[in-house]
Amino acid sequence: MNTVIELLQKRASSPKLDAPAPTDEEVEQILRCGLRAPDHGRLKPWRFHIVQGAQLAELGHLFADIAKERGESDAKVEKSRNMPLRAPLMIVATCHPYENSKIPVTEQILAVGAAIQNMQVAISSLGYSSIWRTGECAYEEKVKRAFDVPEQGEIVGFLYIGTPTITNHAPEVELDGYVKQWIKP
Ligand SMILES: Cc1cc2nc3c(=O)[nH]c(=O)nc-3n(C[C@H](O)[C@H](O)[C@H](O)COP(=O)(O)O)c2cc1C
Repeated sequence: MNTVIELLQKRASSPKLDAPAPTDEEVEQILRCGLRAPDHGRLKPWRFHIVQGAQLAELGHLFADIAKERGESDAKVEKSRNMPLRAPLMIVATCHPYENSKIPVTEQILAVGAAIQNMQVAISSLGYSSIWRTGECAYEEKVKRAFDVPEQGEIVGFLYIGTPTITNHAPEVELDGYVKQWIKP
């Protein structure tokens, strides 16, 4: 098995991430891997926002304000506030779709998803880990606006990045039930 195949089959998400985060040089390499994702029409519908340091807490305040406005319990408000603090670095990947293109918006969102996956693999290859999250906040207008997402755009993922506090092992990959030879009906 070559190292790329092994890495892809062993990659696992890590919900709990701590410092150290990738260095600025490593973040640049990670982003370059994201930008080589397949992209129909080479439209580059993606935008990546790096959130770190004090800005993680600022994002937490925004999440908490939204939870408050929704009338959530104090516990849920505090949980929302702490969400961005689950990792020392976040890359927020958004889709700015070209609506007058013949490439469907769904395909443009898929391209951003492929970019996230490329970054996750790059992150693992550098010895760090990550988790791709969305959650209610990803669909909130206020959060979308905070990341300059246009009306028809989407937050495709909050990619939390850092060093895993516990090693997560990938489950055994099972092909049975998911793969078969197609035969024309
Ligand atoms: C579009 C998308 C959104 C996701 N949102 C969340 C989320 O909000 N919270 C979460 O715990 N996992 C979320 N996940 C799943 C995790 O990223 C991860 O894949 C899952 O925990 C399984 O772990 P694994 O990648 O190690 O198999 C999301 C995955 C995708 C593709």
